[in-house]
Amino acid sequence: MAGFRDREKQHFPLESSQAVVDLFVDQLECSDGPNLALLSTVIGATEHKLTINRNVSGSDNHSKTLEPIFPVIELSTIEALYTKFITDVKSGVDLSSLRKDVATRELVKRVSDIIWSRLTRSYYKDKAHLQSLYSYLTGNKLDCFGVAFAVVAAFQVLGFNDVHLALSEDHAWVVFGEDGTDTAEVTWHGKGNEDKRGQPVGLEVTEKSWLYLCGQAVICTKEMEVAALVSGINPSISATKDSVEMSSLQQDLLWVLYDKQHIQKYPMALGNLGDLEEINPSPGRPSCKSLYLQAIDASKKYYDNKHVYPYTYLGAYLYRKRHYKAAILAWSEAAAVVSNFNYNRQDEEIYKEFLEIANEFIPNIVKAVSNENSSDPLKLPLLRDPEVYANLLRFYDGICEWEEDSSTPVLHITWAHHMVFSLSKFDPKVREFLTVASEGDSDDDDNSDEENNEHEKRRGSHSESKSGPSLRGQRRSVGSDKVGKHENGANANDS
Ligand SMILES: FC(F)(F)Cc1cc2c(N3CCN(c4nnc(C(F)(F)F)s4)CC3)ncnc2s1
Repeated sequence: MAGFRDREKQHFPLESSQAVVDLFVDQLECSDGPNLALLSTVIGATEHKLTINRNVSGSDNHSKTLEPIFPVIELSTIEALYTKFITDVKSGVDLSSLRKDVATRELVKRVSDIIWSRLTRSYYKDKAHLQSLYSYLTGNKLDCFGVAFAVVAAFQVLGFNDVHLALSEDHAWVVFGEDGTDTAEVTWHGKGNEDKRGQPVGLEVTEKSWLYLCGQAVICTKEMEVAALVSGINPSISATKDSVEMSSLQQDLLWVLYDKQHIQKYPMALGNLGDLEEINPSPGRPSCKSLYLQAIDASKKYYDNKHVYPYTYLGAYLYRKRHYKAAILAWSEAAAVVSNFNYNRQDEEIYKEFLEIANEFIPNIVKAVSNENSSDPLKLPLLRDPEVYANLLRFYDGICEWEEDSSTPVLHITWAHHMVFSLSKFDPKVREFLTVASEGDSDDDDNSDEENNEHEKRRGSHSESKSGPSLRGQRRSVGSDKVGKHENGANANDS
């Protein structure tokens, strides 16, 4: 792929958010697909100028007047970086291998090695703003998502259109080949785990770990890869300050992708848009709650309801709005989803979500309502509501089922303490109204003892339920704050 055509050049210099949106719209309407390297470099340059070194007060004379600023993005800057990327990628590949029209596993490993070899030896992997090609080309740093994205962008530059990004809720890899069903690891995951670059992801899928979603990962089209880079925008200037220009650009771009139906099969992108809409609702657009529900529907429709985060987004929102009964309902659904998996030591991100729900948010709710005398006589106080109690039991049951048959234990004494605390705050009467039905039950109520024992062992005894999520004050962007320090992450020479 040569340099830019007039179609790209005519957008520059980019002097406003709208100009960036226009570039994305034009690229998404390109017959030969959007140019990933171009868009990632532009977004990375914009993010860099709007978030890095803006924490110093008075560092730019706009901060006094509070008028929105937009950094001018020059064509020459982007062209130079783009050319550097093409040169890097092409120099590392034996051009004769480019005569094929689908990639091979060896070529995928080779391209992953090229990206890998240029990374700084050792750096703080879960820093913000390490997700774009701009970071890669100007700082030689990428987070785990960024490496996978760069590999896919590199294959586009090499003229292959079969290599696509595969995304789970905490990892990324690629699919490739004749029918796009070959898989390959191209990046690392988490802390202190040997990377498996070049290997297929087959084994982990059979291990039923959440990290690979039991074969229900999001397989991206080119346009969904653009959605992933837009989701990966991180508007944070500091732990407490965000660039309003960057977050509204991200919001505008997600609506463009939404309208073109490029995030209808991407639950996390819908959730990200919901979070942005909660903070700054767009007039005439679906509500944030509707977006969270659309994410859940997408998971049910396209991914066999195996994604946990759609419920975690919804519950986090309900918890913030103090809709505690609905939040607990949502959380019991997240637990029902995670009960499909076996816990594996690389699943710690989702473990932390459930830990926070069980040991912080639910106890907080129980404390908050324990002195509630609801003014509305028709509203059953939470601690006297058998449906809430039932959903709380379903929540814990889902987590227990997750632990069952797992290689690593989930629960420990702290969980038990919080669980007992929360359940004991409920009025004893709620237990009277509760019948714990079991899937295997016949019509007659009383099962024979051995049948009951059999049930207990099988533990298939809880009807399907609805579940939910955790509150995340700070936004997490794709991959960046998830990847722990990983010394091996950049030691390509040790490969
Ligand atoms: F590629 C990896 F390895 F980085 C995995 C991906 C993560 C992720 C994402 N995230 C991760 C989950 N995330 C959440 N933010 N809040 C969440 C909730 F707990 F409230 F649900 S989940 C933010 C955005 N958003 C879009 N796409 C992706 S692809």
